[in-house]
Amino acid sequence: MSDATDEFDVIVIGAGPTGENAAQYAIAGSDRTAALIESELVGGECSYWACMPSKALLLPGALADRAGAMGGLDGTELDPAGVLERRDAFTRHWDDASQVAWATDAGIEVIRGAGRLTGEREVTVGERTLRARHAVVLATGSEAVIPDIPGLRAARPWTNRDATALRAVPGTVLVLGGGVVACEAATWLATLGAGVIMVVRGRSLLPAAEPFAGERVAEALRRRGVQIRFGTELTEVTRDLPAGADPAPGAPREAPATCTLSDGTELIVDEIVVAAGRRPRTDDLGLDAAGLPPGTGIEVDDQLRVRGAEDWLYACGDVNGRAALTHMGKYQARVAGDVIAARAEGRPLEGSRYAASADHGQIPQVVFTEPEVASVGPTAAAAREAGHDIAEIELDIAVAGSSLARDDYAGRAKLVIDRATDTILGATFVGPDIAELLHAATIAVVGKVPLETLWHAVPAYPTVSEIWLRLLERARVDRG
Ligand SMILES: Cc1cc2nc3c(=O)[nH]c(=O)nc-3n(C[C@H](O)[C@H](O)[C@H](O)COP(=O)(O)OP(=O)(O)OC[C@H]3O[C@@H](n4cnc5c(N)ncnc54)[C@H](O)[C@@H]3O)c2cc1C
Ligand SMILES: NC(=O)c1ccc[n+]([C@@H]2O[C@H](COP(=O)([O-])OP(=O)(O)OC[C@H]3O[C@@H](n4cnc5c(N)ncnc54)[C@H](O)[C@@H]3O)[C@@H](O)[C@H]2O)c1
Repeated sequence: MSDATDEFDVIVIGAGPTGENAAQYAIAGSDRTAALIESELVGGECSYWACMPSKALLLPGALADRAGAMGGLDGTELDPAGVLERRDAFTRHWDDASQVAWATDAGIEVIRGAGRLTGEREVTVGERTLRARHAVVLATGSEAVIPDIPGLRAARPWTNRDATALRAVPGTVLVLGGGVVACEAATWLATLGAGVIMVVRGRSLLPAAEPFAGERVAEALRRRGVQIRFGTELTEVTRDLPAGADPAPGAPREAPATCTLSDGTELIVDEIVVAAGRRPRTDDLGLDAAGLPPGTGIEVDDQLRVRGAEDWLYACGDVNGRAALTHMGKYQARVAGDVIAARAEGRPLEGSRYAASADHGQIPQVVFTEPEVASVGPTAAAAREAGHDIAEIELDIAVAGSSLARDDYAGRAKLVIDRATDTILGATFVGPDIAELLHAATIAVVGKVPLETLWHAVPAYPTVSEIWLRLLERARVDRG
């Protein structure tokens, strides 16, 4: 029988942004106890090898670019060493002390080690067996997929961990993939001075976005000197590396790699960045103890309860495969935390806060390329495929606010409108510094605000948001 310290009301495995929020919400305002188990750094992939370092690497380049396109400014040079130092500050030099302190202050006990389910409501960490009175939450995130290409794994390619933790700017880099990680990494690597070649098996970048988004990002990358090889696969890699332990994240590899492409081209590069998607981290999680198959995705309901173990097991964030974004993982964690709290207190699960609905077609995302791509809800193609009768409004962004923002401003906006309800299903904005425009669209989409009502949401002059007025005017004209 375990002693008192081994029993908690809630046990969370994985202390990324999702796990932190699940623990916090499950015990907030109560005397419940929570254990937060972490095998690496409290703060997770997002804080140390994903969102934070990547944005710290990208935004100085975007600002330098903007300054270069603004008459009357002098001094727009980027200092790569300074950018890497600033990135180090944002990752707190890969030290999680402040996040551990946050958890402790919130009444959460941090336990170091790999957590594993060993039975119903039971988790083992090293020698310790922990029992949960109310719930166990899986929040173990995801990891980069290394495609099964001959020689690739042995060539020790960079993943997002290396690309975000880079110690020095490589001379030449092959980026494998055309999705979000690939486009962002190609942007910061090229901006910092690397020669970048993207190998993209499809015909466009950012294939999940509206087509004009990928086209504009590709044009901008090419202007920065990035070569993009569409319709091409990496077929083989050879690299003569000395045997030894895995290098630290971001360390340069000790020999160049020879990469053979499907069109027969051979490229010799200093680094290969693999950005070919992610898989849930479930391998050693003991899913079989909960009656689930190991190494696969975990199916949850809208309360984030794991199907087949609804009484006690929850899964939130990247690990459940619903929406691999930090803000969506945290949203799910808030829902799961509220559900756990209500069930622990015997309260009914009444009200929308107890169901994750935004995952169903209302997901906002910003891709921090140059130009940025900000979107919420489905693309026109996805909306049509889902059976909606839609109208599409698409315009260049050319308003007073945009002309003031930079001398060479170029942007485009699109609304996908549901004809039956006269509301916006999806919106996409592509342009420099466009990220902050997105939340207005998210509110319109989630609130199902009719266009008639939006007419009275007057954008301030002179801001880029005036594009909303242009879009609504066009919608009026189109409807006659
Ligand atoms: C390069 C890159 C840039 C990104 N940029 C953005 C962005 O700008 N905005 C955005 O919204 N999203 C971004 N993402 C996605 C974002 O990083 C993830 O959606 C987010 O980190 C998911 O959070 P999580 O808490 O679910 O998982 P994670 O952040 O992966 O955290 C999971 C934690 O669980 C731990 N763990 C795993 N297994 C165990 C175990 N058995 N026992 C104990 N601990 C365990 C891990 O060590 C880790 O700390 C980016 C991703 C990448 C790769
Ligand atoms: N700013 C942000 O919000 C942000 C930034 C980075 C990552 N993320 C999240 O992280 C997740 C993972 O991003 P990602 O870019 O790794 O995945 P992704 O699914 O967006 O893109 C993967 C790309 O790799 C390609 N690919 C897969 N296998 C391949 C192979 N064998 N050879 C060549 N290409 C191959 C795919 O065709 C696709 O274009 C995304 O879902 C995204 O939401 C978000």
